[in-house]
Amino acid sequence: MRYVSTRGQAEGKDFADVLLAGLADDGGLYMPESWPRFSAAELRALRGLPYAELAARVMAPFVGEAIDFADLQAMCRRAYAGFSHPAVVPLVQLDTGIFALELFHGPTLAFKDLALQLAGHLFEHVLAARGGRVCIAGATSGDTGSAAIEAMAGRSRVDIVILHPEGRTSEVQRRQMTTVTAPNVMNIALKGNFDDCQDMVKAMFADVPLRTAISLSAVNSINFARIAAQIPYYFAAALALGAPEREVAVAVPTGNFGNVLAAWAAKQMGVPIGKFIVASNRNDILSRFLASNDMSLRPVEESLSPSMDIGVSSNFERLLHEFLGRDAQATARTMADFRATGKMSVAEDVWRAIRRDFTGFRLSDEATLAEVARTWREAQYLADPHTAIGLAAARACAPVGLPVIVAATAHPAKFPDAIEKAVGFRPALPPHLSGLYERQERYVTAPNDFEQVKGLVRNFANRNI
Ligand SMILES: Cc1ncc(COP(=O)(O)O)c(C=O)c1O
Ligand SMILES: N[C@@H](CCOP(=O)(O)O)C(=O)O
Repeated sequence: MRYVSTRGQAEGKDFADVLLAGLADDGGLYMPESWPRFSAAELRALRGLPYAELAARVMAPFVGEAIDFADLQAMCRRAYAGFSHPAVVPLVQLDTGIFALELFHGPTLAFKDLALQLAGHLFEHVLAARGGRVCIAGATSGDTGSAAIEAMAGRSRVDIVILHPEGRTSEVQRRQMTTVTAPNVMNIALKGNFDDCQDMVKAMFADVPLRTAISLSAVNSINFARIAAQIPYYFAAALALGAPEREVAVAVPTGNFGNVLAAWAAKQMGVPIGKFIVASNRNDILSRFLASNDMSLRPVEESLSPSMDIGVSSNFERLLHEFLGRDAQATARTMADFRATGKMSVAEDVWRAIRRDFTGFRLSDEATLAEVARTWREAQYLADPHTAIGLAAARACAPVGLPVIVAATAHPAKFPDAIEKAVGFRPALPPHLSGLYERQERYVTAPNDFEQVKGLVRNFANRNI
């Protein structure tokens, strides 16, 4: 499989090169040249497979000849062996037609583990074959950081720098990152919000001398390998509910748009998904766009679902590129205008086409707590605040007759303060994290200033040279 940039000016690459490159040289995002397609018979043949086997088969067309299938299979087995549920991504019915797809049984208790546990093995495999090492830079609003650090800590060919917005993650999320003491890990608490962290990472990629000198790579969902590894769980859930014979809908709590884009990719590959419900907190740029064709930037506000406190949803560029008929020039122009003006609207026919697939939904903090309390009361199920937004979206927007798969993106124990407000008790952390509050933290703080952050990253990456 070859990959092309959404902005059309970067050279095409294979999967291994895309994995290592992260972002395309022209600032665009890599996309597969075409979507692999599974026939109904091929979908049926995936039913009942252990998750690791299903994941390997769904990802195989994206990986192509870059990695042998047997190696991919072995890496999927190793990646998912450590998950605490035998089904890896169990599906739990919570109401008539509403199913939680639990994506939080990995080591850091969030859906990011599904892709990043595998990414750790993929980086190691590709770098061992080619030689050399990379420095990964990542931005987090809480969950990507710990999942990436967990996957990369102690690996010999990788350094990892994670930027989080100071004071804007939950304490559990911060400690999951900052208590890891492996020498190849650096945490930076940035004085800013998630968008500032993400901009900092993109600025590092735009700085060609820096990018080249430290062999910069990415673990955010700007890296297509992340998206590819998030697609299989939508196959698994839809098959469990009767696909390909039965159509389903999905409701996805959304920030950077990677997870819902993975669901949309599953549809392009043949999974019958009739509707994509995009669920936001008060940072509602996506639901505003879907309601009124107005994507205008507003300051990022803090909420009880901090991982979704995101202003610019990077992966929307990928969707835009698709709905613009893969016209890279038009995509590049639209993104440049958005960057310059903070506003985006698309041609009416394009917007209507997007709305045929996607519905937006927004929930306040108060209503999020009410949804956590309701689900606990009615189904004895403790949903974290992000998942609760997805559940409320499913209740409000479910298309008639379609079961809705709600992406349960994090474990409630990551957000004890919000859960206590909703139901009056604090959920316990699983045993492997029970000492988290006693462990020593290690991180540096930095102003929202590119030159200072760049200095920190360069010194860290060059420390052994
Ligand atoms: C718990 C949780 N829910 C939802 C999201 C939003 O996912 P995405 O950024 O893929 O839209 C995130 C962050 O990515 C998250 O950590
Ligand atoms: N919500 C994420 C932010 C980045 O999303 P990603 O999927 O692009 O890595 C987080 O919790 O860190």
